[in-house]
Parts: sequence; structure tokens; C-alpha cells
Amino acid sequence: MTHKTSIHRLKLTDFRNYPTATLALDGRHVVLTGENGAGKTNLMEAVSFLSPGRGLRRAVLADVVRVGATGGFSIFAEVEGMEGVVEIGTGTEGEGETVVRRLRLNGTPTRSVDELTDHLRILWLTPSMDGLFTGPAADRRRFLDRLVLSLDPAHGRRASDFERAMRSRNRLLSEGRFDPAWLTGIEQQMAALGVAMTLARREMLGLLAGLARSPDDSSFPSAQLALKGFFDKTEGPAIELEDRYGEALASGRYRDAAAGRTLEGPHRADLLVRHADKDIEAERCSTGEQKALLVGLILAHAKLVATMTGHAPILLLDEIAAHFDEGRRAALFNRIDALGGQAFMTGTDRSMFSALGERAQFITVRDSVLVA
Ligand SMILES: Nc1ncnc2c1ncn2[C@@H]1O[C@H](COP(=O)(O)OP(=O)(O)OP(=O)(O)O)[C@@H](O)[C@H]1O
Repeated sequence: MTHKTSIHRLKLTDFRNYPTATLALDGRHVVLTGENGAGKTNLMEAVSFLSPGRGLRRAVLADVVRVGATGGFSIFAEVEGMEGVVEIGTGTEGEGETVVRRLRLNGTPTRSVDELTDHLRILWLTPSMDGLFTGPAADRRRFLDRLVLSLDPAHGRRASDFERAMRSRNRLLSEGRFDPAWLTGIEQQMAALGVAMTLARREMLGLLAGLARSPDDSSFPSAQLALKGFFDKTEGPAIELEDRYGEALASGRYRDAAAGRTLEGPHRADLLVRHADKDIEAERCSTGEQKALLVGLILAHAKLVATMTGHAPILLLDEIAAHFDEGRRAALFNRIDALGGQAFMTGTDRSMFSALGERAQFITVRDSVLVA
């Protein structure tokens, strides 16, 4: 049995184009419509700040604060979460370079925004992800890491610790400081973290592949996913893989010093995506097929999160409906509904969402004002 998580109330202060805004929600899906530039994506971005990180735009925090505001932004939400009803307060303090994010749960300050994952899982799909299959590998790696992170909150720390260790190694090598004891220490750390990251990525791909296809999946093709590069197929106990990577780093010191960077590791891996029914790479699919593939992937992931946590995640789908014909839109709404969670959707035209009927609450966004 999957439980629902949903946002009941949302209050924004000095967030993007909103001086203040309050939204009372009744647990149904939420459709935000309005003209271009009205503030629909901004509102979704505010919801995405109820998870750790920099939100769905990966924004610089200072840019999120409303232009002209004297302090930081704040978001207050009343949420039916994974541990019952919780009041989440988050926002920024400080200015310019020193802006930091703060979090309060039921009024009590918490040490880390990572605690948000105890209460809510939020997944999103935005137009900026349209070029995911054809763009740089770094985007696909980040996408995969975000999938992992939603089920394994320790993954973020692993990745940032690996980055830090790698930067230290790169610095030593670029300065010609080939001190073996020092380098070996750093490389062992990189080996442990790099292998753990890779195994977590592989596990996520295995879990997604193992998901049973639901009968109405034909509207959204399923994707075949594989890791490419860096221990993509190598089997063996983690400790063996760590030894192998540690040795590869040690023997690659002069090569990496010449290149000015570490040439081997999880930071060079890629995510391969194939259209399972057509058996071709996603990058060769038409624009519409790529979009459908991406939606299928997000829906499969949402189902996985619901199964693994027992709670359906909150979905943020920015400008999705306009891409699909009426039949596919209806299928999309049915799939979202079957997940059992709350979805936020945006569009300029309300009629695109008419198939949702009573299943959604319709809100018009007009110049930073929300009209239910
Ligand atoms: N920090 C900020 N302070 C004030 N306004 C901002 C800030 N950041 C962005 N904006 C404004 O917010 C407005 C709305 O942006 P948003 O992306 O939410 O629009 P939208 O309704 O999703 O439009 P579209 O349909 O074109 O995607 C833009 O006009 C932008 O200039």
C-alpha cells in the first residue's frame, strides 16, 4: 500500500517574482496556468526547494531572492509527509557570496537540509531536460545521480567527497608534488568513494530495469538504461574494484599530471539510454519520442520511489502537456493518478488539462498573484 505525500499550504516571501503569495491546497493534483512569465515555473521551483539542493533550476541562491527585496527569501509549507504532518520553513540568510540556506522543521532549526528527505521525495521534469539524451554526458550523470539520491540520500555526500579528494590530487599533480604517501592516501579515498558511487548508480539502473511494465505503458515507451565507462560491467567484490581503481590512479599519475586532470573515474561515466521497443539509442529518436521516453523514465522512477519508500513522491512536471496529443495526455494523467501522489503541472492553456477534470485543483497565475 502506497501512502500519499502532499502539500497543503504554501507561503512564499520574496521568492523570485513573488513579494508574498499564499496557496491553500486540498491534496489533489495542482494545475498552474497563466501567461508566459507569470510565475508558474517559479512556484514549482519553490516546491522543489522543499528538497535538499538548489531546486529545479539549480539556481544560485542569491538569484532566487526577489529583485528589490531587503532580506532573503522564505518558503513555508504545511506538508502531509512520510512521517506525518510537518511544517517546513526554508529560505536564505546573508547576501551575495555568503547566502546560505536555512531549514526549520516544526519551528525547530535543523543542522542540515538533507533532513528534508525524511519527509518528502520530490521529482521533477522541466523543459531544460529536453536535450538530455543528445547533450553532454555531465547532464546525464547528474540526472542519474539525482535518481540515486532520491532513494539513497548518502549519495550526495559520496559524490562531493569524491570531488574534493580528486581536486586535491589534481592540485598536487599539477604542482609536481609526487609525494607517494600523500597521493596514495588521497587515491585510496577516491577509490573507496568512486567504487561506492558506481555501485550505487548500477544498483539504481538494476532497480529501474526490474520494474514491471504496466499495461498502459505503450503511451510512454520504456527505456533501457546502462552505465558506460568506468567499471560499467566489471564484476567483483567492492574491495577488489577499489584495489584496481587505486592501482590505476597510482600508475596514471604522470599521465594525469600532463593532462591537468584525473582521466579515469566515476566523474567520466555516462548513462546510455535506448528506446526499448525500437531498440535504438535515445539520441536518434525524434524530439517527440525523446520527450515520451523521458516522461516514461520519470514515471518509472516515481513508481520505484513509491514502492521502495511506501510513499508516492511529489511530481513537478513543467510544461509537459503541450508536447502530447490528446490521447497521450489522457494516458499521462492516468499514469500520474495511478502513482497515488500529488503532481504539480504547468501550462499556458487550461484546456490542455481538461481530461483531469475533478482530479485537479486549477490555479491561475497572473503577475505574481495566485487565483484559485
Ligand atoms: N529574483 C527575481 N526577482 C524578481 N523577478 C524574478 C526573479 N527571478 C525571475 N523573475 C521573474 O519571474 C518571472 C516569471 O518566471 P517563470 O519562469 O515562473 O514564468 P512562467 O510563468 O513559468 O512562464 P513561461 O510560460 O514563459 O515558462 C519572469 O518574468 C522573471 O523575470
